Amino acid sequence: MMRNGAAYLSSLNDGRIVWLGQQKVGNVTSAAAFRNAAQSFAQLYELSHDSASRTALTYLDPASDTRHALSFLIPRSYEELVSKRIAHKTWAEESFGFLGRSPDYMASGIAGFAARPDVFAGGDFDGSANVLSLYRRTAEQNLFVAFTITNPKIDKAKSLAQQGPGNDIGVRTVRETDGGIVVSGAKSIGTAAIFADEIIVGTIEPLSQDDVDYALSFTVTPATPGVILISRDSYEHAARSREDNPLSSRFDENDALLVLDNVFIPWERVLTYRDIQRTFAMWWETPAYTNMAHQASVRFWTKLEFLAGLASLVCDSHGSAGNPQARAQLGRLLGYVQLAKSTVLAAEAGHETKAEDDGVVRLNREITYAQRILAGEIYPKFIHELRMLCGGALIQLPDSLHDLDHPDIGPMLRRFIRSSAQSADERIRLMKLVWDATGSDFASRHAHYEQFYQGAPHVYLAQMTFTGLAEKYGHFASQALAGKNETGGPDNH
Ligand SMILES: Cc1cc2nc3c(=O)[nH]c(=O)nc-3n(C[C@H](O)[C@H](O)[C@H](O)COP(=O)(O)OP(=O)(O)OC[C@H]3O[C@@H](n4cnc5c(N)ncnc54)[C@H](O)[C@@H]3O)c2cc1C
Repeated sequence: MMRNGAAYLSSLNDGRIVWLGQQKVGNVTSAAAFRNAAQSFAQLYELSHDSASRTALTYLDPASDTRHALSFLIPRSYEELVSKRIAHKTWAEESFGFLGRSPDYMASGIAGFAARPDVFAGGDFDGSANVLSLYRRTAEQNLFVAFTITNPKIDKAKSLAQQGPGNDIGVRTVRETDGGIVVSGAKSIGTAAIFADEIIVGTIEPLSQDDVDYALSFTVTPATPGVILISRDSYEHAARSREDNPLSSRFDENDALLVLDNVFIPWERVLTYRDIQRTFAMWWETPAYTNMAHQASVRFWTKLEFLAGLASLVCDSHGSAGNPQARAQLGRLLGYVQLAKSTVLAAEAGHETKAEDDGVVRLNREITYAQRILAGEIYPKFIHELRMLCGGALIQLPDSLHDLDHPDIGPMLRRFIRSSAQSADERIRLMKLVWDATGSDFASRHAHYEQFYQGAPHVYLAQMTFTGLAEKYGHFASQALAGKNETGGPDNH
């Protein structure tokens, strides 16, 4: 039986240590800074029990004869990729694309690990059985897993090992015991980690040869002694009301610094150990990265659909739907949505199989990498265009929607903040929603998220050059130099 939203919420009250400012938060499900976001995640679990969405979100696992979330399915056909996409989309629509790290993100990654347990074997430490056990545990219990795979560094120009005395802040083993390892250090940034059942701790960047002490991956539960999560500013906390801050009041998924202070990790939870090659390969040789990108690209497409919908509502509100300039701006946004959608459909249609994957299908790697680039480039443009459509209406808003009820200023607001199509109440609601999506602290964090959530731009842009495409296109272009044309261009097959 898959767990429901209530069971998820009660599992969060487990004694985990979360700091917000100088306050230690007892229970994230009741804290004013986090409770609505926890409810939003719970609602996703609830949907799997809803007869209308159950089929879109789950599949019958033949091995256990129970239903699992589709995000855990290891796809073996194009049709299964499509069913996973529909599940991602169903969840993404619940938050209009603003919960970047809904549980299906890392579930897909774990399915990617489990598709290739051999990648975790072969060195001095064999993590293959542990990764399969992680997969079974998380799929059977439908667990929410976050990940922290970025190493904070005092000096970015140096490797972790070269940071120098007192600057040794990367996660490393401080002691080995018969039963496991004791680790200390920090990882940034743990999006949704405070809402997760488990956190994967690892490293996605290529480590230097001297970084073997930092080359390890494991999972840990937030309530494990020594695990500390330090939250950033909470936008949910700052939200005045659901009406005034319709998105940030509900979908602030949080980002936290993960600190591990002498935390015991049993061997069964260790995935790679003192192994630079495998610690890196688990993200890149397995389908984990492309699987996670599937969720991310579907979510991004959904978010643009929502933002384009806002643009359309703004045009209606302004009475500018017939204005040629406004139509051109709206048309550009609608075109961007189709670009975002097409990367998803094309990556599925161009899926790949590898001999070593034993029948598992992966999204097309080149298109998946291109999607990451496209998203980083068009998101700021999209937000800019939407704000340009709004003009000053986005700023000329009262402190709160409730000000409309005030005997002195309410009548003035009703008179002066309205349009031919909308009452003041409707217009203020719409513009506050647009501001929350495009101009608030929450929106600004989202703009940053879309740039950095899967690495910095200099990393994912360069990543495209490792696909072999540059050489392929170079060969094509060199034919002009040689004065000949081979039959069949680089992609003409
Ligand atoms: C909102 C948000 C949520 C995130 N969630 C998670 C999460 O859940 N889990 C997780 O593990 N990580 C997460 N991240 C972290 C993310 O993975 C890192 O921020 C990302 O990998 C970039 O690393 P960095 O911050 O060290 O940037 P850097 O690598 O330092 O890059 C920052 C900038 O420095 C410059 N720069 C640095 N080095 C070079 C170079 N060699 N060449 C050219 N320019 C360079 C560039 O201008 C670059 O854009 C999140 C980030 C954000 C913003």
